[in-house]
Amino acid sequence: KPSKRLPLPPGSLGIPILSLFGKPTVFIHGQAANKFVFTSDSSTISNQQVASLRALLGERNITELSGEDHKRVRDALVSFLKPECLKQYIEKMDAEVRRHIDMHWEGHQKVTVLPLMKTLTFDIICSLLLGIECGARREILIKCFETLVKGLWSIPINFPFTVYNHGLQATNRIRNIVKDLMREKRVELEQKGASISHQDLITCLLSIGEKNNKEGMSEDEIVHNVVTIMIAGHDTSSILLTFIIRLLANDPTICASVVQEQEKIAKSKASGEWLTWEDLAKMKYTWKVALETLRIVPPVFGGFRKAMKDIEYGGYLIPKGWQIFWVKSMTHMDGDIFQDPSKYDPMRFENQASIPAYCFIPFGAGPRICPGYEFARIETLVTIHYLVTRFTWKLCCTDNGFSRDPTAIPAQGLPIQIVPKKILQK
Ligand code: HEM
Repeated sequence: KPSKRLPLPPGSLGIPILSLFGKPTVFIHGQAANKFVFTSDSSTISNQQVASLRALLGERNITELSGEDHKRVRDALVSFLKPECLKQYIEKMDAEVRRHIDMHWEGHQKVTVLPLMKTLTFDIICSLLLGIECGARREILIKCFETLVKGLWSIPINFPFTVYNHGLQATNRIRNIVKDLMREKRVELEQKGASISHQDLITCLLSIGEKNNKEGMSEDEIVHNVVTIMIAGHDTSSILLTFIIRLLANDPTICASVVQEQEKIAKSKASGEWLTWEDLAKMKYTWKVALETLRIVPPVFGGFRKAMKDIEYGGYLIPKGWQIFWVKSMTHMDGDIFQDPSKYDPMRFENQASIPAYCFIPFGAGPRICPGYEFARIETLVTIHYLVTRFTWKLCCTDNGFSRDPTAIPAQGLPIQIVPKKILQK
């Protein structure tokens, strides 16, 4: 039990409205801090998002839930996001990536990577998770979605014309589209039965509800979590892809090894043949490059928790009700854990078991570890495969830094010059 006489963590609380989201917030990092955050039970530390996120994503979204509710909703989402299920969708992802490249890269000499990767990951989400083919609905959704994302980290003051107010309007429109989709998919499920239950995430969640109510989700839960997954799976993978593309332009040796691995796979395929699960398993070096990119530029730089009671940590008192903000970059760049931490070295991940627990946490850890890991891995590998086998590129901008908003953004969105390659196949 913590003693009330322990000092508060050092630092200034700042002016409330300007300080981190208006609440006293403790900033922590390092292996022990990560373990403390990821393994504490929900009666000590709960997962509670800032007010703007909660309002825009919906109060039944997974990041707001704890205990049995969290487990039930998470199990339902994982029943679609688990590898055994996603294996069936590699073809669909492959088709989206090829369509994207034909439309946005082919025939161009210069492209700006970040907005393109955002378009691509959004299209993959529409196709696989929402089951929406190209067309007007996707166009409306992407417009609302951009407004919603801007509102997520805004000050939650609901006056007309504020970013937050626009975000609220956008989220309502998106929720209505998801509800329409649910009505349509319910009818389809009634007509075609369980054989289509895994055709997309929405149908999958509806069919769990119908099979067994104890495991199922309410209508609000489905809507709030579909919107949350759209956010969780979009700004993350698109940033990872963008920074891999920048790394490949900056490091000819790493690039040559990725190209060699991917060209070998491309040469083994007949014209038009889709990538398979087995092909992805051969992309070992490319995935190490992705992991190293996630270490240096984690798309999600940290997260929020709330102290549910007075907690003693590291000789300080974290009072009940305070926010805890865990940040991963400082652990990822700690020279005692990762030798020469500023050096890009994918071979650090040759033996992942040698990395101490809670020190490499781009996807978090513990019961809330990102359930989209496999989805992100597949879309990253498929995209990099087609980009490196079809193009070479060089950077138009020499600024190698990035800003945070709060996700990582490269200078000018990463403009590059591209040159098509001769297509390889068996
Ligand atoms: C490179 C890509 C990605 C990264 C780096 C990433 C990272 C993370 C992190 C750090 C968390 C928070 C863990 C915590 O609070 O303890 C998280 C949670 C989550 N992610 Fe991801 N993510 C990625 C892609 C995805 C994708 C593609 C999806 C879905 C298709 C997804 C769905 C989720 C969900 C639903 C949660 C909440 C889990 C829970 O609260 O139990 N993520 N992710």
